[in-house]
Amino acid sequence: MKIALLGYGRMGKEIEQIAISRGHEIVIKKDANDVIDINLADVAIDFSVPTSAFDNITNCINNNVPVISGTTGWLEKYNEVVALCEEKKGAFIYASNFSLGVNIFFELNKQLAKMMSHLEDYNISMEEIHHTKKLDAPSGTAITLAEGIIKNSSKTMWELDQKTVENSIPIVAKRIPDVPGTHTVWYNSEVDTIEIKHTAHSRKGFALGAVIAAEWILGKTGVFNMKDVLNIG
Ligand SMILES: NC(=O)c1ccc[n+]([C@@H]2O[C@H](COP(=O)([O-])OP(=O)(O)OC[C@H]3O[C@@H](n4cnc5c(N)ncnc54)[C@H](O)[C@@H]3O)[C@@H](O)[C@H]2O)c1
Ligand SMILES: O=C(O)C1=N[C@H](C(=O)O)CCC1
Repeated sequence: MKIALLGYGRMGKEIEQIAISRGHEIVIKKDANDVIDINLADVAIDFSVPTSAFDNITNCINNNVPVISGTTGWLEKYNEVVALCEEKKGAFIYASNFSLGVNIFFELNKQLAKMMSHLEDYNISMEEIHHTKKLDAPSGTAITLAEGIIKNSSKTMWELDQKTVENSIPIVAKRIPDVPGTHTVWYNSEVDTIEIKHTAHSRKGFALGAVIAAEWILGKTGVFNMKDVLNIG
């Protein structure tokens, strides 16, 4: 497969290594203001910055190149991308986290939220820890976890670093040098605590999931997610 990397930072470089080890060719490495011809690629993988993801993704869809995006912090425009993809009969996958382990963790989190939803003695809270270069907070993964809980409980919203609303889920975002990504969900009562936690040991899991998604989407039309790719949930 000929792959365009839209964003050649920490993740772009990690994806390059895994893609080459799986027999693919990197034909475009786009950073910042580089001008590219996206038609050189069979598939594009966008891990860029929140302000550029929308333009990168729509350029692919407008040129009929399937696109995988892992960039976080741009989702206010997600529905616009979905509408464009449907109109152009394109192919698109966004995931806040491409690692297999986190996608299993997402399902576990929803199941636990369902089971806890009638137990009023437990207070829910979340924490995400990432490296100090991360631009957005809370992480996309933390938002997906919170949305999974909201769909399966009486919680109605999440709040960053505070709890001002009774029915909200507070998310604490910590920034510590070199941490690839750690997410914890707690249910705390007077008598005990239930904790589920995912710790990424490196960026390899995110990169492998993105390459697997790129291999999977080739020849398909539509808007998909990692549950479709991994056939879970
Ligand atoms: N979904 C996941 O599994 C997952 C995993 C890790 C990181 N991320 C997200 O991926 C994104 C990138 O993470 P990173 O750690 O590689 O960041 P990074 O800062 O190391 O890399 C981003 C790169 O994008 C480049 N860039 C800026 N403008 C661009 C443009 N218009 N087109 C293309 N590239 C442009 C920057 O120059 C930089 O090299 C972030 O949003 C992060 O939250 C998602
Ligand atoms: O390093 C990052 O930035 C990460 N971003 C994603 C998020 O916001 O959830 C996934 C984990 C790493």
